[in-house]
Amino acid sequence: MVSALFDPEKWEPIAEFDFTDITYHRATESGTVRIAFDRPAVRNAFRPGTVDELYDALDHAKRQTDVGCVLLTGNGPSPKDGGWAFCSGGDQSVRGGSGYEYGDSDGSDGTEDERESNDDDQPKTGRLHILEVQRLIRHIPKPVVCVVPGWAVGGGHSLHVVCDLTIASAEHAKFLQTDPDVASFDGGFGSAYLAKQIGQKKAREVFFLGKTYDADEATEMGMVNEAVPHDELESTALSWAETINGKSPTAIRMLKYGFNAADDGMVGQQVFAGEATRLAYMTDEAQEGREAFMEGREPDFSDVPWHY
Ligand SMILES: CC(C)(COP(=O)(O)OP(=O)(O)OC[C@H]1O[C@@H](n2cnc3c(N)ncnc32)[C@H](O)[C@@H]1OP(=O)(O)O)[C@@H](O)C(=O)NCCC(=O)NCCSC(=O)CCC(=O)c1ccccc1C(=O)O
Repeated sequence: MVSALFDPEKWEPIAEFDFTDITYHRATESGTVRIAFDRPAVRNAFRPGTVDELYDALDHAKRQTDVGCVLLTGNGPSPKDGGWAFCSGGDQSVRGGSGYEYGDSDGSDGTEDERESNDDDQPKTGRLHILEVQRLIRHIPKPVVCVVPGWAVGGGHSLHVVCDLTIASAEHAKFLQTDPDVASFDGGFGSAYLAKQIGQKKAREVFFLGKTYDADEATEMGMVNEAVPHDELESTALSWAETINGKSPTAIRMLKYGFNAADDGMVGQQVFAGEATRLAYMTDEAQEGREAFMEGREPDFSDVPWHY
């Protein structure tokens, strides 16, 4: 069983990966993928190998031109106590002096760079590369929907913040920031972007007081789109994805990058402008520019209107 909320009729595994800390499926009837933390016994805490796998799955999803939406969730319940979690952040049991450390029991052997730096002669370097995953979620050219069946805590809370939409279990979802309790701090999207969503006072309350909020409270605050009955969580999320998949891919992509641009500075402008360049490449005008260069002549743009 993948997860108690998982409907095997609606998904097929993506066979080319051999993940241990996550599961990765594609919907049978829509261009949707489901990526799920699969460490329910530790509330889906992530260790370095988990982060590698998450990055690889998201990067694969990014490159599928027939996939329009990514669901990011956590499998459950815990075999130990029946508790549910989306993700409880960095696995504190493998946190070392400079970040989270690979270990013998780590499911993944890391990226190529990581494997090189993990030579026996080399000191092992702690990682904080969940931030690379945050940036990938931010830049992937399609909506990422966070599907929260239980706890979203610490770095797991930050992941929900950076996702485009969040849907949560009315019964079991709980939102909590423990970063300052364990001397960690997400000073980027996890806090500053959260403040854009729920306001400065409330975001500071989330971090400074470390209160736990349920799905209705989180919806009221503006960091969750909808609280739905636990049993309907994944079916509702899949139906949201199907709705997104019915819309114009170009419009959705440009809207995501447009929403991001105001907060992402020059990188936001670069990503938005890159997609504008792609659209421009599709015009006759762009073909003329390229062909003129290839034929060694001056370009003739005389038929191109100066649109207004
Ligand atoms: C999540 C809890 C609130 C759940 O509480 P409860 O339901 O009572 O369950 P427990 O009995 O506590 O937990 C069950 C079981 O799971 C283990 N566990 C839970 N969370 C973790 C974890 N994060 N790491 C390791 N193990 C965990 C727990 O020990 C139990 O095991 P047993 O063997 O059964 O006893 C509660 O569990 C809780 O508060 N968990 C800790 C939450 C936490 O502090 N997370 C880390 C926050 S810091 C972080 O995530 C850093 C992320 C990061 O990399 C980063 C880097 C750079 C900049 C920013 C960031 C960033 O913050 O994103």
